[in-house]
Amino acid sequence: SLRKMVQEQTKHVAICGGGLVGALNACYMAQRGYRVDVYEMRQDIRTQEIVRGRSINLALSCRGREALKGVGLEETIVKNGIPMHARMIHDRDGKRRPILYGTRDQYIMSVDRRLLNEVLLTEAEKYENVKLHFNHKLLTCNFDTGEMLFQNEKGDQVKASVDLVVGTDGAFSAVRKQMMKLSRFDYQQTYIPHGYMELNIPPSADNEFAMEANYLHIWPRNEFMMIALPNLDRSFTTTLFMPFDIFSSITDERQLMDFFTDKFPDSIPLLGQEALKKSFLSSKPLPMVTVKCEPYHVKDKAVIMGDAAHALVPFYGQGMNCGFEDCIVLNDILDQCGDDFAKALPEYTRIRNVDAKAISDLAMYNYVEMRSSVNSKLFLIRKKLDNLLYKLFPKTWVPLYTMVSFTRIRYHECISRREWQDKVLTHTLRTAAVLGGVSLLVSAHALYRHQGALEMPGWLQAGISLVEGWVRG
Ligand SMILES: Cc1cc2nc3c(=O)[nH]c(=O)nc-3n(C[C@H](O)[C@H](O)[C@H](O)COP(=O)(O)OP(=O)(O)OC[C@H]3O[C@@H](n4cnc5c(N)ncnc54)[C@H](O)[C@@H]3O)c2cc1C
Ligand SMILES: COc1ccc2c(c1)CN(c1nc(C(=O)N(C)c3cc(Cl)c(F)cc3C(=O)O)c(Cl)s1)C2
Repeated sequence: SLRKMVQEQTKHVAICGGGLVGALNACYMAQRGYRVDVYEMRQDIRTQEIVRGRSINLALSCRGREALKGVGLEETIVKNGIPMHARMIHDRDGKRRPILYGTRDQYIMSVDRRLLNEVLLTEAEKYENVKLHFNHKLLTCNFDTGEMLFQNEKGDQVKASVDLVVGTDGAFSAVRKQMMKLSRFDYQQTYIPHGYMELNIPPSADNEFAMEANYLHIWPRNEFMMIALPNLDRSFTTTLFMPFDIFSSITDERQLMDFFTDKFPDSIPLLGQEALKKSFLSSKPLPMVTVKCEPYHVKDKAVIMGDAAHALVPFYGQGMNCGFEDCIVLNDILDQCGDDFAKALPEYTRIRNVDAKAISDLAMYNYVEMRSSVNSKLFLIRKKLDNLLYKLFPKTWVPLYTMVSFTRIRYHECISRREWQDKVLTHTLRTAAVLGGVSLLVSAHALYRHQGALEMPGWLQAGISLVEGWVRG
């Protein structure tokens, strides 16, 4: 029949992992007219009460918004988020200073992870060519036949076979695990010595935000850091980042209160002393892993995206934004290749791998920088210098975080442009220093001559002869 014929022609894809990236990608592939089956190992979160142990709000920035726009969801998500126009830096004596992200229209959004996932799943389900299968955990998949083996909630094994397996099953991806068995598949993962723990700053007594609402609150303390993003219910989800061995050294209320009084004194009344004790001492810090791998595809049969392909440390707020941008990149390539997977998948690896590695390096660099040098003073100075230069030379001096969070400049280009800026800046500063130094020497020399001084101080002599040598050289 015609229906049978059409079914034969229509690409049939399986999306393993119905998290943020999988649900969004289901919308993209449905838009392309593919038959899409989404297999998610957890239950339908839309029927669930609370999902614990995840960063329950996230910073959505330009790349993620563009991806949502591509399936008509940007307004829906932005409507349910809170704009953050600046960081609010909390220093140890409780002083707070804002640092704008840029101009009025340059802001990032705090969005609720669960709401985002629910909206994406519901949107995907609206397509008649999309079917969601919850409680289906992928066990193995065969990249020659496209056959997959799932385990459902009853423990039974369920088979399916498709034209394309899409692995969006997160940092501990089962699809990637299968790919690791293939030859010439490069893989590396690193757990960092820091863990993170979510705390909560509830609304104040009169049900208002306990701090300024439209800010990304940061308590940078070198080795430790706390970050708070606002929620629609006027609370702040607060994430404490600290080395695991420090977490484990705080075992009772006294140690906890001493630590917070010393490091984050202004946060104690905000978190609530009793609530802080209860949640801190009853929670376990969670690990953070970074994964790099290559290639992202297997022939014309499988591709991995999102954390399954590139798990990042969260110190740039780009993990989800990067995974969402993966969907645009693949969709554009499928346009260019006329949905020919044999061409599109290798092209996806060729384009996306270098960018994912770049943002992975940037996030790790930020982690190292944060951990070593960034306290509130330095953070302020660095960002203010960035913003000043950006005001003076808006075309040439675009701060790195602006390129990453407010443009779709390819991640690896953000790094090369930054390196160029660094060269220009160090050269300019060196020249300015030399010119400044030379003019200082010349004017000092003239001053001494003018006053008829016979012999000049040693440093001036040395400086003059150095300059003469340099000019002659
Ligand atoms: C503390 C913290 C803060 C963060 N902050 C930000 C931020 O501010 N901004 C930002 O952009 N990103 C942030 N991130 C990163 C962001 O959370 C991830 O990048 C994002 O969740 C990745 O989405 P994903 O769909 O690729 O993977 P996941 O969200 O992990 O989804 C994977 C899905 O696959 C399912 N699954 C797993 N295995 C199987 C299997 N075998 N079979 C079937 N289904 C399976 C899982 O149940 C899950 O639903 C943060 C991360 C952390 C840890
Ligand atoms: C929910 O848990 C988390 C955890 C970490 C993050 C987020 C949410 C959101 N994050 C963002 N980071 C940037 C950024 O570009 N940089 C350089 C920053 C990096 C760090 Cl670590 C920081 F603390 C501030 C900035 C800053 O500039 O504000 C954004 Cl822009 S958003 C980090």
